[in-house]
Amino acid sequence: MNKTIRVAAAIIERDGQFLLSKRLDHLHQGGKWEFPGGKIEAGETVEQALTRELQEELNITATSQSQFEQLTFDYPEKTVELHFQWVSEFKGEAEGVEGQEVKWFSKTELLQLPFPDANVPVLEKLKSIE
Ligand SMILES: Nc1nc2c([nH]c(=O)n2[C@H]2C[C@H](O)[C@@H](COP(=O)(O)OP(=O)(O)OP(=O)(O)O)O2)c(=O)[nH]1
Ligand SMILES: [Mg+2]
Repeated sequence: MNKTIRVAAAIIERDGQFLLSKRLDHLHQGGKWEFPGGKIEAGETVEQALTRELQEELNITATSQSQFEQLTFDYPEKTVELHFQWVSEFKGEAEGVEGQEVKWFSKTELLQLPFPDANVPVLEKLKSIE
């Protein structure tokens, strides 16, 4: 049976712009843009995991987050349970701590980018709001 990993990912929005990271080439789904985040560790809540990941990957402190969408997707090599959180406030200046590209995009730009296959429903939901 496929291994399931639980992941917390952030939809970081400020003034209609969205902050994305590019997954490093050697990673699963490498070279694609992502909503920043990562694996939820044992004993962590989604919120705690996301706060930790944003600190580790972008050096920012999320100060406000709420549930946006949850989904499960089967990749050939693993199953991911994705928890997308809407982050409307954070402290600090975002930088790619792990050497990844980090960039702000308008929603129109974002919707043209390559994302991991699992992201289709969350992108559809994003498209339908506002
Ligand atoms: N962060 C993030 N991961 C996503 C998205 N869509 C998607 O399918 N994923 C998948 C790719 C990976 O298989 C998994 C995230 O795991 P990861 O390996 O990047 O986790 P991590 O940041 O904790 O990194 P590490 O423990 O391997 O160092 O979720 C997304 O929008 N954002
Ligand atoms: Mg990550």
